[in-house]
Amino acid sequence: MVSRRAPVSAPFVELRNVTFGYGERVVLRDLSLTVPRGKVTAIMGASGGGKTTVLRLIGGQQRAQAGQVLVDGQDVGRLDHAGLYALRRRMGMLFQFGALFTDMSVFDNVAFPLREHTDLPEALVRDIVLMKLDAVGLRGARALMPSQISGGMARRVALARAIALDPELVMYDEPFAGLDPIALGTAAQLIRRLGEAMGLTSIIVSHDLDETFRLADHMVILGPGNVAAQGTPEEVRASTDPLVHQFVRALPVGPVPFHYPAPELAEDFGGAP
Ligand SMILES: Nc1ncnc2c1ncn2[C@@H]1O[C@H](COP(=O)(O)OP(=O)(O)OP(=O)(O)O)[C@@H](O)[C@H]1O
Repeated sequence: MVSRRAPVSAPFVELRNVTFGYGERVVLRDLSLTVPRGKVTAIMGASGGGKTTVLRLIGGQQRAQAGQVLVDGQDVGRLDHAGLYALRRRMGMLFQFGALFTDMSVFDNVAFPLREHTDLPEALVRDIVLMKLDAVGLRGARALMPSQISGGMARRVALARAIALDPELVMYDEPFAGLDPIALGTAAQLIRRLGEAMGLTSIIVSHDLDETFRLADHMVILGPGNVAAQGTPEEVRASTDPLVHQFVRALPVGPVPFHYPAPELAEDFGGAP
């Protein structure tokens, strides 16, 4: 049988000359980036630059208007429903705060994808759930409801749920948002440890400069519509691109635009509403 998978040396995810817009508003223009296999890649950049959109393109929730989005050699934009479903089973996604089902226990939250997507007997589901909860340090919290755990714990439960089906790729959107420094350090360590133990390819979208620079093997900095820099954290830090310079030093003044695109002031204030 011919394998459709890409060779192990190839990037796990690759965007080639991707253009994407919501209606008239072009968000990504001729964007190319790579996500190395088995590594932690961070996507950073100014707010509204299209980071979450990149994750949606990789997950197949959106389709590029031009260019290719390749995941393990498969062109996501050309997959039919069944192909996309099969590919998504190989991905774990933790989107903004990884909301848990509030009417289900911690155990049932993690069991959910296993019950939904497999015919595994309940005894095996139980073992897998406990193993995943153990991996995030919460085996003892299995009977609690989401309202009874802290925000940091909820994030870890969401992570256990995202890895329940043993994905090859895990995408994290803002995994550190709203966490105190200790919970944040724990979350970062978990992402790295689990990634290494499971041979995962991880993609993180984060605004936390320090933690993300410490954690990532590979970084992609998005400028307006395109990649301003990509490489190791050291390479990105050394970039002379003014936008990257402003970004990695968190400077308030520089080429990163403050304003969402708008008509000229005179036009807005002088004319009709
Ligand atoms: N569903 C949508 N419909 C229309 N416009 C959208 C939609 N989702 C996002 N946008 C716009 O696309 C642009 C990119 O959004 P996206 O969420 O990808 O950016 P981001 O870099 O993740 O931002 P942030 O860091 O603030 O979360 C923004 O200008 C946003 O207003």
